[in-house]
Amino acid sequence: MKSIHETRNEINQLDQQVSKLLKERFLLLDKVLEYKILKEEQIENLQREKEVIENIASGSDKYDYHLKEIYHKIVEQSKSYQWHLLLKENIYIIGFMAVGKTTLGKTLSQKIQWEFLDTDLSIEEREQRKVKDIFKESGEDYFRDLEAKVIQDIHEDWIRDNDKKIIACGGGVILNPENVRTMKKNGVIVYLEGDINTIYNRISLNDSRPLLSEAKDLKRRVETLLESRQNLYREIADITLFVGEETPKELVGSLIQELEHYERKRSLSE
Ligand SMILES: Nc1ncnc2c1ncn2[C@@H]1O[C@H](COP(=O)(O)OP(=O)(O)OP(=O)(O)O)[C@@H](O)[C@H]1O
Ligand SMILES: O=C(O)C1=C[C@@H](O)[C@@H](O)[C@H](O)C1
Ligand SMILES: [Mg+2]
Repeated sequence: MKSIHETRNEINQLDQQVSKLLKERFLLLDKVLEYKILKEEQIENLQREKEVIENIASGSDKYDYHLKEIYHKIVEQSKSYQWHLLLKENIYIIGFMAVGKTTLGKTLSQKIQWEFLDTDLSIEEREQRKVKDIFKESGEDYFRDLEAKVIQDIHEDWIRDNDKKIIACGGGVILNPENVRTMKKNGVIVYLEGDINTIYNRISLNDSRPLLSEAKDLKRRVETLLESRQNLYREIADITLFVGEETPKELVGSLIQELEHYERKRSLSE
């Protein structure tokens, strides 16, 4: 009988072969992506995914369940790899308070497996206090300086490591032109546009927003603030996504389609 040492050596050798083959498989994806860009096909192709998994496991032996699980992961990573190749910059999600930036950003991050950062949460972590308390105790200017610092840090990560993230921005990030210039240098800007009723309904779920907390007529205050910012959001957006009845998953589907279209156009014009 083989010793455990010999058996483990054999496993190690097989793992070397598997990882070499997987690398070769990834290399072929560069060609697949070239084809998809040319033919304007989307990276995700559910029919092809089904075929790949059926090809590898017919369901007739005791390893099939495990092989399928492994292949689901391979397919997921194959898509993630292609999105990394195609999408070359940070993805900034901007828009009015409560329109759904954080929800969309997190859902997109799960789908394409990129790191997610929320500028408001990042500030709260640094300060160890809530945005509402920062406004109350230190003032809006202090908060805006912290916000600009977060945008600058994202830029530095990008320069240093070519690190790509999905960033849900605070509603007022775009008020500082320096933030906008920096975001434009390293990212694609997605404006999540909602109508007043959708926004107002979502705002009503949570009353912790400092710029709204003193308002006597909340809906009027939201309307005025939205009107004063709407054009700026629209002007700086590379992609605009309208928010209505769609679930976060549906919105992510549309966003990926728009992002792929945007990057495809750019890569063909380079
Ligand atoms: N697609 C959606 N459908 C229904 N409800 C949603 C959707 N997206 C977000 N919401 C809800 O709307 C509210 C605000 O969402 P979210 O926190 O993502 O918005 P935000 O733009 O990040 O807001 P904030 O101004 O706090 O940063 C939450 O209660 C969330 O569950
Ligand atoms: O719209 C705004 O100006 C703000 C939006 C929030 O995300 C927070 O960044 C803060 O409450 C200010
Ligand atoms: Mg948010």
